[in-house]
Amino acid sequence: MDEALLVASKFFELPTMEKVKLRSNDVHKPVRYGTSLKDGIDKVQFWRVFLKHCAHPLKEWIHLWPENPSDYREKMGRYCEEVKKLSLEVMMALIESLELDACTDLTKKVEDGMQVMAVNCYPPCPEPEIALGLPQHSDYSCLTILYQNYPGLEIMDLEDGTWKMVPHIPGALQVHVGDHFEVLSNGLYKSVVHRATLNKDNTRISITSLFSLGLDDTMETAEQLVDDQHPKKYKESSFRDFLNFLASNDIAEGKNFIDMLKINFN
Ligand SMILES: O=C(O)CCC(=O)C(=O)O
Ligand SMILES: [Fe+2]
Repeated sequence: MDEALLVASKFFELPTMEKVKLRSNDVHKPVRYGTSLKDGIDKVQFWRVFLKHCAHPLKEWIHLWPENPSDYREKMGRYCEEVKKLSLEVMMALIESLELDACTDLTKKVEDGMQVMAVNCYPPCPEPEIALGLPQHSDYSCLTILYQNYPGLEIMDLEDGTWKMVPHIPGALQVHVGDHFEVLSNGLYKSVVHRATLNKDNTRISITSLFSLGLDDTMETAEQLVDDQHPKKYKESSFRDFLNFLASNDIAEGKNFIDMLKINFN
């Protein structure tokens, strides 16, 4: 896993000329490099550079990944396959915990689903108290797996609304539930609200793997979890719906995908 962090650092250390070849603000591109969220477009900019790319099935995407550093594809590819396996184990356990039967169709869609990697780099920041690497958000995914080289990830404690720093344990992965799992579970699981904070001394790298269904597969609330006492709380949506939302909204202004999916009962 650490080799994935190392090769990610090596990518960000490349001359800007090399990296900007992949630069794009088009959120539908399968591989893109950028700064902040949508650089130059969103009103508020964040202290981050990133590389995003699709990763599953690996052979469909790997040829589009950076050729430089020369071992990027090999090392990041190995990491992607490892976390894909882990994500399936966790997803199966989560689905089982909802006691849903006859969900072979869902299992298959999860196995064949999208894996998007966000490789984030947060340079040291002279005034970390007044800036953020990424603003508060929840991920659109069913499940997200994150690996970091320094602490910085904070999650919102829903009980009291305070931020809690995720401890940095070398070698440990952070797994959290995203919007599409909240939808599936009809709100029994809540999508984790999180943000990336900064530090003065170190360049922080995080590798986020976002697992969802296929681009046009819709995630809907499990019928078994809906009855008279528990009405359906969310509209169905696909990963493509999220990308369209991202292209035309600024999450730093507090617009959340999950809020758009909530059914209003008033
Ligand atoms: O860098 C982090 O800790 C958070 C990254 C993140 O939330 C994301 O890529 O969606
Ligand atoms: Fe996130």
